[in-house]
Amino acid sequence: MSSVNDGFSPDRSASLLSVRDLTKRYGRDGTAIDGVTFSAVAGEILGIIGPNGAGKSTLLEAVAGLLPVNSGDVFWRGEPLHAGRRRDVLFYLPDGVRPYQDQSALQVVSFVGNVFRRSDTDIRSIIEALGLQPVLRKRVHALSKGYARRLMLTIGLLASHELLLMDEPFDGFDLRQTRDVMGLLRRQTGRGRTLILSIHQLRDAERVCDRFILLSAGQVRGSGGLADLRARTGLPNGSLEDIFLALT
Ligand SMILES: Nc1ncnc2c1ncn2[C@@H]1O[C@H](COP(=O)(O)OP(=O)(O)OP(=O)(O)O)[C@@H](O)[C@H]1O
Repeated sequence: MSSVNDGFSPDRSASLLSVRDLTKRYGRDGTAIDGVTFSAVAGEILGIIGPNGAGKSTLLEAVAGLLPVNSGDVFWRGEPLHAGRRRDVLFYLPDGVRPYQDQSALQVVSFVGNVFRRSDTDIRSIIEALGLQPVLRKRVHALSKGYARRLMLTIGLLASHELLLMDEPFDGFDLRQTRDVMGLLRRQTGRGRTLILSIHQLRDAERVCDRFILLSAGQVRGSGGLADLRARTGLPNGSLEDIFLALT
């Protein structure tokens, strides 16, 4: 399997964002995330992995400060970071959202680029990297699912935040596009960014993430790099799928 995470070597002591004991209940409907604790290391791609309903989106929204939680804390470089201040340091890209429906893709990209004070050269290179050129004049509501996803990723990459949270960034992409986008995300970490991605496709996660948080029914069932998880489960050649099944 081709991998884009071979060169990973961040400073493991440099915890950028830490989440401690985060719990979110939806009324009487149950607990969506239950005492979730993890850290993201500066410069890594961290995958929040789990099947449908595991709590991935809830966790990202809670970390982004968009969803009130029942309990738990978030720290930035070791200091508590109140929900209202999270947007200063992180940018959250939700799944299934299409903002600015009546604008053209070009108008959206230019607007967002201006908000984040990006140069024309930067904007052009991100457009090219995501292959948005053929649809720049189309209105957002008329974009195919894959191109709408690319537009959203463009918005995320134009943001200047140190930490990007992305909900299912590869949804709607074919094989080749997925590989290209993985390469693009990897290059972001080379520029000092940290990425937390929620991914339900274990094969995708295994190819792009440096470390994993394995989530099932709102609880963390395992965390670490593939080698750590293999050692912990006694599966020296196990895939992420084998490991997930062994731990859940
Ligand atoms: N607004 C809500 N009200 C009540 N329950 C909710 C709400 N949003 C999510 N849930 C429940 O919380 C749990 C976690 O949902 P969440 O969307 O976070 O999972 P997920 O891992 O992102 O799933 P998927 O991969 O299907 O997007 C599920 O049981 C879901 O039904």
